Amino acid sequence: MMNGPAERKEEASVVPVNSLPFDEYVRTANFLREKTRHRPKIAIIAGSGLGGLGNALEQTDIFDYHDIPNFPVSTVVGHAGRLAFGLLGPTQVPVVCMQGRFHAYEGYPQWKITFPVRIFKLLGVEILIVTNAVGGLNPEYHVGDIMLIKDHINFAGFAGVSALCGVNDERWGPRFPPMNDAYDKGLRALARQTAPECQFQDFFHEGTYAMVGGPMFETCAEARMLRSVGGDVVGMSTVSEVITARHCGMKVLGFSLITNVVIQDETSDDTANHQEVLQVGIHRAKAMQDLVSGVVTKLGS
Ligand SMILES: O=P(O)(O)O[C@@H]1C[C@H](O)[C@@H](CO)O1
Ligand code: HPA
Repeated sequence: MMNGPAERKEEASVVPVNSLPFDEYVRTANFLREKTRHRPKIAIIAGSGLGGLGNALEQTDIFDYHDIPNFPVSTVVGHAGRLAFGLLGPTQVPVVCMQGRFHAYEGYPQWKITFPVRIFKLLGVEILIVTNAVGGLNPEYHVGDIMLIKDHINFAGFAGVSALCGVNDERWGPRFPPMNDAYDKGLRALARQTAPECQFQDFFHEGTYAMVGGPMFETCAEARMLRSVGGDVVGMSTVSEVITARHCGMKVLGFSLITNVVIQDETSDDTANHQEVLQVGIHRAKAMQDLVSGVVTKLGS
């Protein structure tokens, strides 16, 4: 016998959820809350080579990802795999900083990549600041420049890969969250105001992050395509974290460090490599740190 609409809805609800039960998130959040004195409203995710941000914190409580219940572990060079709670900047604003993130190419499912974001939500975080290393597609961008993320293109999402796939738990957020306002206008204005104060106006841009799965860098034809559809930079992370944060009502601010210029011409003898990404990250870590710290200071005052 054919099922009516009600039965069909019930059938859908037995599709396994690609996630842990809500109570397991609560268990992880309680573990951290009991062990740190800090109650941050701002979380920072540090990208490849940018984890030094966490070392700038004072009065830190630091957790190895290995030691946090349910937390994935970092497998990529340049991602230390530590969660640092502490105070940032001259006004000592409490923040929590992920020194290393998780990527789909490491073999992690979307719910694991984004697990920490929901933990931040349970801990009371209201603003997520994401940073990442990227290849520059826009010809006006140079190695070492910083791009304020205005928008993203979620190629994985087009293919049906999303942290929000599966049965939606309304305790996190709505089934169909909007994404046209993913990167908060007010926070972006604050970042634009902060950049010249840090003397960054000459290498500061605002643009669109195109997300691909990696781990291979792009072919020239892929790079030209990404540019032609509006990508200013390309990276292999961030978007799932942002979507998850927006789903549960957090505001988001994002910065990309251009670590290499993406090769778009097959006659070039250059190649992209992760060592270069890390080296530029280390070289420009202070700039990214000053910018994030400047914005956090404004937010905390
Ligand atoms: O974690 P992010 O997005 O900063 O790392 C980028 C993308 C790849 O993981 C890696 C390539 O070098 O850097
Ligand atoms: N492509 C994708 N991700 C990246 C790149 C790149 O050129 N550089 C740093 N992360």
